[in-house]
Amino acid sequence: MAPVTSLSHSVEQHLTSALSATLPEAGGADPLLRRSDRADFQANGILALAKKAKANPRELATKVVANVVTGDVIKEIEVSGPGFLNVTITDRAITENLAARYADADRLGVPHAPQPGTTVIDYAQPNVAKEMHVGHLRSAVIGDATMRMLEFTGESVVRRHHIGDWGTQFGMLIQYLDEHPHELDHKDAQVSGEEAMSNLDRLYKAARRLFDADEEFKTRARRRVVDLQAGEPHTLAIWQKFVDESKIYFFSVFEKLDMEIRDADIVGESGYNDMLAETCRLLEESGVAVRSEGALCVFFDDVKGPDGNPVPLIVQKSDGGYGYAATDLSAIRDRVFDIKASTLLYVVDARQSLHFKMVFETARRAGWLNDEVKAHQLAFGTVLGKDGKPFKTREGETVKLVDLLDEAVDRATAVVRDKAEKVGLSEREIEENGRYVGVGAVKYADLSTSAVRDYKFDLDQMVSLNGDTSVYLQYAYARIQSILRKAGEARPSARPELELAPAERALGLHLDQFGETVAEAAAEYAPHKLAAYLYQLASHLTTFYDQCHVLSPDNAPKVVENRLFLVDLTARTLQRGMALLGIRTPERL
Ligand SMILES: NC(=[NH2+])NCCC[C@H](N)C(=O)O
Repeated sequence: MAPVTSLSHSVEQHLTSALSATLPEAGGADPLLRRSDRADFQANGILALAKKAKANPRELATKVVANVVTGDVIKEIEVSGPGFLNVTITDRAITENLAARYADADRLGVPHAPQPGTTVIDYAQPNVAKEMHVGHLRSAVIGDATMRMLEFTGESVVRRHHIGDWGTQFGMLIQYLDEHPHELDHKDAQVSGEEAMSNLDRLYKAARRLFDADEEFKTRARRRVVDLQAGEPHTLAIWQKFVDESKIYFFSVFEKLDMEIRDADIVGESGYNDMLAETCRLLEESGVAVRSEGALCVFFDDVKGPDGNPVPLIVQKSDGGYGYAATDLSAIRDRVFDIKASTLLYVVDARQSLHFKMVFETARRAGWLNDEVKAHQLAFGTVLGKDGKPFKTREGETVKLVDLLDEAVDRATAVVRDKAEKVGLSEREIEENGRYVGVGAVKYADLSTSAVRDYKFDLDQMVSLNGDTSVYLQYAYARIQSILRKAGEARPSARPELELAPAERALGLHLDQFGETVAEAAAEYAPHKLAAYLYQLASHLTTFYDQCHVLSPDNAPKVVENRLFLVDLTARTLQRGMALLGIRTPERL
């Protein structure tokens, strides 16, 4: 299927050729086209061009208008104000454009990126033997949506879940389990995610208690760290038990999140262990890193501590141990030279921004990153409670992700149940929809604000039927499905010969922007731009319902068909857009 040229793009092309005909030196200049309330579009680009050419803007604009070809796409164009151009599109062009999108059932006319590459996206990276918290939720949700948008635009995407599965904290856990070997035995093979986490939690607390109270245990635990780093088989086997138990828990949470995470994409910190020594050698030999008080360090002119002294990135500690930075630098080598990525994307909390700034700069100095291979941190802000403070339980503990999700689903199920009788939903459908609405609400609240901003976690607001929520979008979708079911004989069918009402044009012109919006949201790693688009789409739909009846007996059959076509395309666009955000759209709600 050939990509659909958007109306705004055709208008741009018309204006650009009229501009070049009028003022050859302005050939190819951007007419700066925007949607407008006065007409369908307004072009603001003439003003700057006139200034540059020392011409009167209104006169220039008038000449350009005379050179614009009207008819098929542009119905009317006129000069307004100091030299703006107001453009009105023909109704036929709108309907024909939408019909072309409708015919492209899978992509709805969304173009492929002009130069797709390979992106490694690092997201959903919880830590072994630890509870997942709302920060991990953000990385998973934002990463999943970004990954889906990128794939849809034709990028090849490699997923990496860089889980925290290595480090000194494992010494104590492994030592404890070695001394209490049956504490992770599962009598029956199946363990739920919840049980797995509570097993890990119990072991962690017990090991901690011993570690703090018993000096000899502490010494044994420290020796374990050395054994682990040396890859001693018995130690590794115990370590593996913690990883496996944690994965049971992680996968149960991802399933609750209605998110597909593949085991093969989980390459934790331990996965780069073999590369650490070589990474350090390369950095030291090239002079990128230097020895300072025994540690291998990289220094930066602009990174200083409160005392004014430089704060280095420590690649290897003076005791020979490697840390988070060495692992991330090794992962960069792997992603650049083995996976052959053109972009490395990290969906990680903004509190780690300094770490990534230093790691990326180090990799650039080493020549691993450059103009062809770029790295970017998609940093996200903190999740706040209703009170605007970092999200904590009343007891001051970090809130467990699972509890939040369960509560969201409970509330959503109540909302769904309220209307269930009218819609005729079975108990099974109520539960399924409750899950999709609840999880969708949590995801959408996260995705609808720009990632860098902190956001308030407010369940009441999230499942509200009015306002910028996923439930509102899901209802918009389901309502269209109900109209389509009621349509009987009438089938959606585009009727380009019909004149359109204002609300139909507004809806149609917004549908025309879907491709550009997806392309922009993907290229800028900005799912919130897609969310905002979908919310506006649902709002246009609401206005359309107010002003235009779809199945009214007063409508000529052609009008019914064309309106069914419009709402069906709207529904498909909502569904496609929501799917790109990782949110389901139930058929009946
Ligand atoms: N390549 C990376 N460092 N990815 C981010 C890992 C996030 C880390 N596991 C955490 O929970 O904070």
